[in-house]
Amino acid sequence: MSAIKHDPQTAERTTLSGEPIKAVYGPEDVREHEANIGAPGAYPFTRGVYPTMYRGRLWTMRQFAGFGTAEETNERFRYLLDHGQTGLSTAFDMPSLMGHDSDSPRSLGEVGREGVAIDTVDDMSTLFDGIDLGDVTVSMTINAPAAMMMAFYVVAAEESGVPADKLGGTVQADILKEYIAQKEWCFPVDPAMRLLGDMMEWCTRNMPRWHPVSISGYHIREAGATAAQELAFTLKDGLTYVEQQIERGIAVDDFAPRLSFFFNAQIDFFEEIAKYRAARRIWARELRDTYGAKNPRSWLMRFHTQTAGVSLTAQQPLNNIIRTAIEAMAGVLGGTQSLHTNSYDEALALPTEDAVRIALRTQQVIAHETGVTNTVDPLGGSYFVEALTDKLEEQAYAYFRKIDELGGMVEAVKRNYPQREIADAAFELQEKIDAGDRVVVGVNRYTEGDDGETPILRIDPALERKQIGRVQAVRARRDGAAVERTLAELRAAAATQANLMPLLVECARVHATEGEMVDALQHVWGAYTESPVF
Ligand SMILES: C[C@H](C(=O)O)C(=O)SCCNC(=O)CCNC(=O)[C@H](O)C(C)(C)COP(=O)(O)OP(=O)(O)OC[C@H]1O[C@@H](n2cnc3c(N)ncnc32)[C@H](O)[C@@H]1OP(=O)(O)O
Repeated sequence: MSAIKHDPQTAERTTLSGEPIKAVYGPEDVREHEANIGAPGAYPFTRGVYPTMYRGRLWTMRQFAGFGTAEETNERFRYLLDHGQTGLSTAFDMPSLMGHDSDSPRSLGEVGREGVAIDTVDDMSTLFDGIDLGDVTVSMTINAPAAMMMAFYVVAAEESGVPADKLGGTVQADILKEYIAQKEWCFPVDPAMRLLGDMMEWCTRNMPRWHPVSISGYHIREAGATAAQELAFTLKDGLTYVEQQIERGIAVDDFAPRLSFFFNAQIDFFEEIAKYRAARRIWARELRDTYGAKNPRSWLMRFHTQTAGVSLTAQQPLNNIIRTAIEAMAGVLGGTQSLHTNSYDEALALPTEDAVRIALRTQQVIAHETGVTNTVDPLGGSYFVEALTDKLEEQAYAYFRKIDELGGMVEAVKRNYPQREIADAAFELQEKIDAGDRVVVGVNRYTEGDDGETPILRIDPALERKQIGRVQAVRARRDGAAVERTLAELRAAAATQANLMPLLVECARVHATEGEMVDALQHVWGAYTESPVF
């Protein structure tokens, strides 16, 4: 259907999030200009976290990758490093994300399908075989069972000769956004928050180069949030983690410099850039003025960006290369520290090697050909960008007030407040698309013609059987009594206030599986059941 309701001359001008846009912006639209903007690398960091930004060091090119068993993913990692990627990012399969072993009946048909299957420390060692973990920074996208995966990572690295204090990287571990948006959970909210708190505290004490949480707006936005909602809910989640660590008696300047963020890059170019700038400013102000951080590194909001999966279309998939390039450019002009560019075939399947290479090349073209890295924050001072930044900041604070009235973010999540706000926003946007008021090229406009057959990556079902064989072989050769004993200790500790990380590391060392550790904790804490909202 080629709905032609959209007339460029008369259409309502709004951002993707529905905010009205004026024809022209000028000095009158920008309040308290100087103090709010400042200089790059200086409070309030609106213009970026480093004085030299990409003149000093380019962002990390970090493609999210994983499928099949650890062996196939290790091969993909090496392929990406060979083609100029500068960091690693691990995608786990659905059973691993949900805390189920590959040989659980609940995993049937899902093993290695959307990411790599990791059941034990042995898989983790294979995943990074031949890669120096003291040299490359690694991201792991895992949330509910993040502490278990961290334990595998620490033990696997140690066995390869790299101690925990030399490891650099990030584990996502942002559990609040799971209840808000992504819905991959193992435990009820309160014990899940405690497990995250244990891991963050343990990492602060033992892994000075590690980011123990990647506070993520990405999935909130993918679920249909507006830019303001992504900004507000993400930062409020982050502030909730800050309060939790302070309540545990950790000094804010001991952990805040290693807090990390992750945002979406949607297709509305200027709105996204403004979002990143507003995020930095709010974070700096809150950390300095509300939470009393003294170290300027605690004020810095550093973030990873991924282009919007939800903006990709199955129709005319080659158009996705263009969308991704524009979104990536927004991330770069917004001052990102690390970037993933989606592959054009991802509305259809996990990406092929060729599609991933084009996605990586997109970053390399932006970095080396376009000239946008030659000067720091080239859009700083644009009346339009500054006005949008102010507006998003105001909207975020309005959400903060509402969440505070509800008793804080944990309480708001339990009452489904952010979930409902996002669902409403998603519905409104979809209505506009269905009515043709928002144009999606190739979907509701310019639908003529197609791109021909798109080659897609097919996951061999034999890989599931291979992985089941791997985990069962580990169970057969390990010291079963040691596993039983360690899991019993974990169960006992879960009922106390003790930090669970040392025991999880011990479980990893004796080759307990991820599912066994999750089961042990669920035995004490129970599982989570959502009360859905519409
Ligand atoms: C959607 C999907 C799903 O769910 O399915 C997902 O979630 S995928 C989710 C995938 N997630 C991710 O990939 C998360 C990635 N996150 C990260 O990489 C991190 O958390 C990050 C955002 C903080 C970026 O860390 P990074 O190491 O790559 O980059 P940094 O900017 O920290 O740079 C590395 C070092 O160089 C220094 N450095 C960098 N630039 C400069 C400069 N211009 N001048 C001086 N120093 C500089 C930094 O201070 C740092 O040092 P020093 O180290 O000494 O401080």
